[in-house]
Amino acid sequence: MGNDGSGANMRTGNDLELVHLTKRYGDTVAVRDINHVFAPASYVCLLGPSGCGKSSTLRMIAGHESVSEGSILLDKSDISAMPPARRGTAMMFQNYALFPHLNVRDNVAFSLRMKGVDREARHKRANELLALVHMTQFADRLPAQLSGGQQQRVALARALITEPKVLLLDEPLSALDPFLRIQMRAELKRLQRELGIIFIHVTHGQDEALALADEVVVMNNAVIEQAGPPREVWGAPKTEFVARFMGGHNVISFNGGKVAVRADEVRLAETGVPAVLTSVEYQGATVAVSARTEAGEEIFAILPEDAYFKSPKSPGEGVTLAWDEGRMHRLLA
Ligand SMILES: Nc1ncnc2c1ncn2[C@@H]1O[C@H](COP(=O)(O)OP(=O)(O)OP(=O)(O)O)[C@@H](O)[C@H]1O
Repeated sequence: MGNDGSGANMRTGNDLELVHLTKRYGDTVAVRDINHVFAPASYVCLLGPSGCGKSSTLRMIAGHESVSEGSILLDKSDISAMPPARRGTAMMFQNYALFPHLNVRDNVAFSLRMKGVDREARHKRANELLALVHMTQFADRLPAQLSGGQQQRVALARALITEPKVLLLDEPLSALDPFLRIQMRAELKRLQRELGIIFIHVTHGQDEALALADEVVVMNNAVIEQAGPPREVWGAPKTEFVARFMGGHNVISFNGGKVAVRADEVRLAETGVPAVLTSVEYQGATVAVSARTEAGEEIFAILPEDAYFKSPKSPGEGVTLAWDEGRMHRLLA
C-alpha cells in the first residue's frame, strides 16, 4: 500500500487547485484564504479538529456550498460557480443518502436516469459499477435489506457512475464498526488506485489518514497547518499543534523553544531526565508509560515489551528518561 507517499499512480492528468479559497458564514470565517494543489490520481485525507473547516472545504469543492472568495480549478478550469452535477466531482455522504424505495441497481443508476439515459444502457452501466464494488448479487434488494457496509458500497457505486474526476468523501467510515472500517478503508484505497482519480476523504481519524493517504492535509482554525506525505507530516510535524494532533510525539520545552520527540524514541535509562512514573499501559508488543519530570512536564514513552519487562516499574517510582538529542525536532510554532 502506498502509505509512504510514493505510490500515487499518474493515469490521469486532472489536478484540483484551490486558489485563495475562503468561506464565510456571516461573521464566522470557516475557511481562510486556502491555497492548495491536489495532485492527479492522489488519495488525500483532510484531517483536523471539529470546526476547523474540513466539511466547508469539501462542500465548496462539491458545489454544495458557495465560495465566498477565491476559486476552485479542476484541470485548470474554474468550476467554482458551476452546479454540482456539471463540475466533474461527486460526493459520498456519511449517511449514504440512498433512496429507500429504489432497489440497489436503480439507486446506482439514478443520475443516469436524470440525464435521460435509456433503461437498458443505465442498467448495464449500473451493473458494471456494482461489479466494481462487489455488490452484483444484491442488485435487486432495497437499501433497508443491506448492512451498513453494503449500503456504503452502493453509495460509492452511485457516486462513481457519474465518472467524476474527483470523489469527495465526508467521513465515509465513521458509521461502521471498527472491523468493517478497516475492511472498507482497504476497499476505498483499491478503488482509488483502480480508477486513478483524486479521492479527498475527510476524517477525524489520524490512523485512518496515515493508512490511506498519499497526502495528509491537516487543517486548524480555517487554514491548512501542514500538508505532505503521511510519513512527513507524522514524522516531521512543523508545529506544536500538528505534533500533538497527529499523536505519537512529546512536545517538550528546550532552550527557550519547543521540540518534538517521538514517544518511541524515549527510553528508560541510567542517566538522563529524572521523572516519576505516572502510568503504565501494557499494549502487547509495546508498553506505554508516562512520567512527570521535575519541571512538571508529562513525557510519554512507547517501550518495546522486552525492554520494559527487564526492569518493570510501577506508578510512583522514580525513573530516568533519555532520548538522543539528535532526534529532537524543533517546532516552528
Ligand atoms: N451553515 C453554517 N452556518 C454558519 N456557520 C457554519 C455553517 N457551517 C459551518 N459553520 C461554521 O464554520 C466552521 C467550520 O465548520 P466545518 O463544518 O467546515 O468544520 P469541520 O472541520 O468539518 O467540523 P466537524 O469535524 O465537526 O464536521 C465552524 O465554526 C462552524 O460552526
